[in-house]
Amino acid sequence: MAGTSQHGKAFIRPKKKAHLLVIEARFHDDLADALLDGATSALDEAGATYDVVTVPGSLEIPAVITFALDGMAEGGTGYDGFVALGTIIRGDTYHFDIVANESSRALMDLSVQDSVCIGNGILTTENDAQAWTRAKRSEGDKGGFAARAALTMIALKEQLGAQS
Ligand SMILES: Nc1c(NC[C@H](O)[C@H](O)[C@H](O)CO)[nH]c(=O)[nH]c1=O
Ligand SMILES: CC(=O)[C@@H](O)COP(=O)(O)O
Repeated sequence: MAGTSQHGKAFIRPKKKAHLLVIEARFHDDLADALLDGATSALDEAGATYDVVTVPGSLEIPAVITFALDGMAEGGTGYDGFVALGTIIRGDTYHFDIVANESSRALMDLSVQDSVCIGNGILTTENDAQAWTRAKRSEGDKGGFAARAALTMIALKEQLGAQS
């Protein structure tokens, strides 16, 4: 598959011990396991801690980040960043475009408007084969990529002195 490099130079790690929330959509169960394996391995390797919550589909992921932010404002668990995991495989109808575009749009709104550190590991593929190549930790490892991206955003926020 094209683009399976580890993109090593793109990633940095925060100085602080980061605590993240991983939100996994289990619409495609086995693929969800593969993405989660990649993401948690990357976070473990970086010495980060994390909680994992599960939602039915990718469309539910952004709202969970909002719930967590609301919880933080009320004194709940503090998260430095978020990892969004899911797989959206094209079907026969326009539903694919809704789920793919709207989940990404909402994640981008949160990251840009609310300064939230997010790694987007939601796959959008034409078929199962494309999804597996990208989800497997031994191949595309998009779960690991998303986790490392979230850590990089936490590090950059720290480096630029933004309020966390
Ligand atoms: N078709 C896929 C979905 N669809 C479900 C939605 O995400 C959502 O859960 C539902 O509309 C109820 O609000 N989700 C995926 O993650 N992947 C798909 O392929
Ligand atoms: C995300 C999708 O497109 C899919 O799971 C739904 O399939 P369909 O468009 O055939 O209903």
